[in-house]
Amino acid sequence: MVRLLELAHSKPILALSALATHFILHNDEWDNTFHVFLGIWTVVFTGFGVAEYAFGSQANTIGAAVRASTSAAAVYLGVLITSILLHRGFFHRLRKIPGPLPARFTKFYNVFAGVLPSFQYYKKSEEWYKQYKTDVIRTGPREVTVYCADAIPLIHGPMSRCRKGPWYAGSAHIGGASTHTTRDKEEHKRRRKTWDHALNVKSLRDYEPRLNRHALALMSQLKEEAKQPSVRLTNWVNFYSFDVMGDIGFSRSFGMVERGEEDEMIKLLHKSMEPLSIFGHVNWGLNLATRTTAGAKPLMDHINWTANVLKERSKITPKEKDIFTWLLDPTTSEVSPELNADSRLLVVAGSDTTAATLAWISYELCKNLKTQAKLRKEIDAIAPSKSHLEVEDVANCAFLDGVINEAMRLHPAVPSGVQRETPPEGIALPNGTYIPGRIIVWMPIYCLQRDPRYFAEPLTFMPERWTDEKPSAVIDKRAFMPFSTGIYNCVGQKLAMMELRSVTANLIRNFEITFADGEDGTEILEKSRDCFTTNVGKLDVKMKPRYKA
Ligand code: HEM
Repeated sequence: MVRLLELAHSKPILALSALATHFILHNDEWDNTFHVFLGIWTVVFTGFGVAEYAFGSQANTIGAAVRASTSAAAVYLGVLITSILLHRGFFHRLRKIPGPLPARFTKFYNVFAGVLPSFQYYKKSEEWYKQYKTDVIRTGPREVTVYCADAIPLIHGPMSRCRKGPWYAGSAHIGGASTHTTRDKEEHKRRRKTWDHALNVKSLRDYEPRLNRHALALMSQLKEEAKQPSVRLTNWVNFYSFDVMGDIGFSRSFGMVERGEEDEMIKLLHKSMEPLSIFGHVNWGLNLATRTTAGAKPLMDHINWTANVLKERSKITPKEKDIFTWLLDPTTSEVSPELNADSRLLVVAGSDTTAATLAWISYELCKNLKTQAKLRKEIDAIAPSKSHLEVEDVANCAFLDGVINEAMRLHPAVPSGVQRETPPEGIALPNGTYIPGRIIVWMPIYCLQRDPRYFAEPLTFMPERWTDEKPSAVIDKRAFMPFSTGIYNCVGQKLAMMELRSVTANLIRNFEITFADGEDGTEILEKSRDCFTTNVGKLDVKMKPRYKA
């Protein structure tokens, strides 16, 4: 034992152990097992201190034993960290790919330089693209950001060999993996099939009457609200999208539109998503944080809330089919952890995204009053005798779809894109760049959709580019991917389009909307937060009724 302790005092031995640790682990992914290393190091160095106190010759007081173990830990971790940084900086397989220097050492740089203080990381991605003028930028120790549409089939397309990155599994230890967060392709395929059934054309037809009821309820509340000089539209579209999700997802009435006030549950959802804005960049940090009581609390509260909603849903047989009619196993009353995770997925994926998009559509229509008038003309021509337009009535209005697409192009609800990891053999992009295997790849949707190579006059709100009027303004349609693309694309996109069409059409039919006094859209532009999905800043509008009171 004494001999062993002497070895542990030897700085060269400690340094060699650190180098060996780095050598063994450097090609592995340890983002979601970092806590195991922390545990092992704590046990080893604490054990060393205790053994030193009990058997060693150099430390016979507690203070001396603590000093001995701390100094051994400092040498070991110091060498380990130095070795990691040297490797990342100068020897890594990505060393030839240009990008901000600090980002190759640590993703904390991206948090401080890109996320904080505005929480709009996609703008930093855009800035880097302008600065480096190249399609592949190294934005992390083992991460690249790719800006060209040619790479989409390889990274996101149906035949892509990339898989989801470690970000997805960051908090799976709390509530289990959802269909969205599982990284296992086979498991995803199996679970996705049920979702496909729940949201296919036939099922959507079953949900239509409820969509109509919710849009109608929203319009009647807005008619009351329109008497005020200023209406916080962002709140109302949030209430609407949550109510729809509660009803179509779980046959449950959240009643937010009726009450006209934000439910605690919306706050809870946003709180549970906030850590993603920062920890989306430091995957191991997300995993560690959610292993602490304080870090896990908002997520845990939201998981428990959605699990309860599902538990109650599982006890009833709703009169009208809902999404969980398809997802729940009819042979058992037990709700599996998988399904609990999917219940949270439904709430997160289905509500904030739609609400944010409705808010951005309204923002663009307030900013572009001529487009608003043109849209109104188109909408007025549809079923003029009806006071409320139903989903079916607005299913084929090209200009309406143009407005929606254009708002999603300029303001995608998942602006920074989604994380993928290259297959072990890597991928070779059409431009000749080779991205090695097991590298994290992001394609910022916000940047692709504002790229002049793919959209003429990219910063102009031009719904006509999506209609017969100006199709040449869409140069490469592949770059338009607000719902992502490939096997992991948005399963709810048809439902989302039905909601967006129905609310936008009725809003424009019933009201002329303009920015409220003192509002110019700055808040929504500057205060929207990218927390994977967007938590939009406020938008206040003036609503001039077009109907007879
Ligand atoms: C404008 C509205 C919406 C937008 C922009 C949007 C966008 C997206 C995006 C970009 C993804 C890919 C996420 C990833 O790869 O990590 C996704 C996935 C998903 N979305 Fe949507 N979404 C919207 C509305 C909805 C709605 C209404 C539902 C309701 C059911 C929904 C359900 C889902 C689900 C379940 C997934 C996971 C699919 C999978 O992993 O197989 N989304 N969505």
